Amino acid sequence: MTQPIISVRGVQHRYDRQTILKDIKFDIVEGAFVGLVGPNGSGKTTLIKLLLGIEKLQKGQITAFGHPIQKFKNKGRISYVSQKANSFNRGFPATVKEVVSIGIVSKENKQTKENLVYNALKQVNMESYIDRNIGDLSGGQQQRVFIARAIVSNPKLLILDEPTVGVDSENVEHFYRLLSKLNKELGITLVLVSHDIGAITTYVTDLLCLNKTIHYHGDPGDFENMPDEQRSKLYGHRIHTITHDH
Ligand SMILES: Nc1ncnc2c1ncn2[C@@H]1O[C@H](COP(=O)(O)OP(=O)(O)OP(=O)(O)O)[C@@H](O)[C@H]1O
Repeated sequence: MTQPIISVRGVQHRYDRQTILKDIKFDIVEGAFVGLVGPNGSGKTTLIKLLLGIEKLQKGQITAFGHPIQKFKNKGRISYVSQKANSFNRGFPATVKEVVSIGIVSKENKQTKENLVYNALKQVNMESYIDRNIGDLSGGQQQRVFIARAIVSNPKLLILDEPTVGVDSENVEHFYRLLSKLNKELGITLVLVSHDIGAITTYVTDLLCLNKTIHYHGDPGDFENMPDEQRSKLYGHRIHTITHDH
C-alpha cells in the first residue's frame, strides 16, 4: 500500500475556550487530489495551518513525510497558496519573474533560477507574461502566477486555500483543470480547500468533509450519489444539489 505523506491522528484544536477541531483523523497518500470542504468557520484554514506547522499542534499527532510535524524540515516539499494571493493592486512594483523567483528555496545560480521560473510559468501557460507587472494581470492570471511560484521548487504536496475567490466562473473551471494537470502530469499531491463541493467533485480523487470533525472521507462520486439529506448530515451543514456540467 502507498505510504501516506501526511498522517493526522486524534487532532484537537482550541482557540481560547472554543473547540475548533476535534478527533481529526485522516491520511493523504502520494498522488491524491484531495478536496477539503466545509461550511464557513468549520476549521478548514486552521487544519491547513496545522499541516503547515504555522499553528502549533495542541493535541494529537501529525506526521509529514514520516516526520512529526514539530520536527519536520520542509525544504520545499510542502508548498502553499493562500486565500488572498491574487489581490495585488495595479501598479504593484514587481514583475511576474520576481514574484515566481520568491518560491525558489535552494541556492541556485542566475541561469538556473531563470530556467526554473520559466519552466514553472510554462506549466501554468503564463510564460509570455514573464516580464509584466503582477498588478497589471487579471485575478485569474495572478492566481496562475502564484501557482507557478508555489511549484517552482518542485514540491511534493501543494495546499491551496480557497484559491478561486475573486476568479470568475469560466476561469474557475480552467483553474481546476490546471490543478488536475499538475496532479496527473507532474505527480504533485494536492489539497484544495473549497466551498464549492459541486465544482470540485469532478476533479478530486478524495473528498474530505470537515465541520469541526471529519464527517466524510472517501470517493467524491459516492458522496455525490447520496441522497441530499444524507450528504447534508455528512457535510455537517445543509447542502443543496449543485451540479456543474463539464
Ligand atoms: N487566531 C484565531 N483566534 C481565535 N479564533 C480563531 C482564530 N482563527 C480562526 N478562529 C475561529 O475558528 C473558527 C474556524 O476558523 P477557520 O478559519 O479555521 O475556518 P474556515 O473553515 O477556514 O472558515 P472560512 O470558510 O470562513 O474561511 C472560526 O470560528 C474562527 O473565527
